[in-house]
Amino acid sequence: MNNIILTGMPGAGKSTIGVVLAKRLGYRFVDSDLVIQERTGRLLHQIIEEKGIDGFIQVENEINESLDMEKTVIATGGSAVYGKEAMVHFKSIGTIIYLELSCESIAHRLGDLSERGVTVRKGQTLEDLYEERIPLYRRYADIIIDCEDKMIKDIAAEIESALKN
Ligand SMILES: Nc1ncnc2c1ncn2[C@@H]1O[C@H](COP(=O)(O)OP(=O)(O)OP(=O)(O)O)[C@@H](O)[C@H]1O
Ligand SMILES: O=C(O)C1=C[C@@H](O)[C@@H](O)[C@H](O)C1
Ligand SMILES: [Mg+2]
Repeated sequence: MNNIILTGMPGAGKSTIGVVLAKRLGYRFVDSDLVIQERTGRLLHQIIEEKGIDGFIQVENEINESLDMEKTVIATGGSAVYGKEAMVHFKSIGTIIYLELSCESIAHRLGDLSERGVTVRKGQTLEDLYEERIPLYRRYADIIIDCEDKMIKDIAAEIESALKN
């Protein structure tokens, strides 16, 4: 199917770039983080507090696996890549685009990790999380876009032209 699924670290720009890209392409836009909040009636950080990190990843995996749409740009949550079933599903319904950004830039954008509800385990640094996730983002990606020092509109344009090739 003809969807576009954006993956990458928290703060990489999936949600902001996703909506700009959807407008350019005349697609719908869905943010899977908001679908999770809507379906559970909870804020993301509340789910993490109530169910723990593994519980949150399970909820995210189940909801992402159930997403059924067409001609839609889907901005996923940074931790979506831990959900194997969800990622296999995304692969079957569209093109997965990994928005790559250096750990330094991610750190600069995120600020306090705990305030943002990132699924970081006790004792784990942002650098550890980055090293753990990068191979996963790369494994599932159909296209990798380097987002370093680029404006949102230029990244959206680059994705559009990469999709044509
Ligand atoms: N290319 C860019 N240049 C400068 N700032 C950017 C760029 N892309 C995104 N941002 C900013 O970075 C912040 C994080 O972006 P955004 O919320 O879209 O990330 P995300 O990948 O959706 O994160 P999450 O996984 O937590 O949902 C926002 O303040 C956004 O405006
Ligand atoms: O990268 C993460 O661990 C997360 C990113 C957000 O988009 C949310 O999906 C949630 O807060 C977890
Ligand atoms: Mg987002």
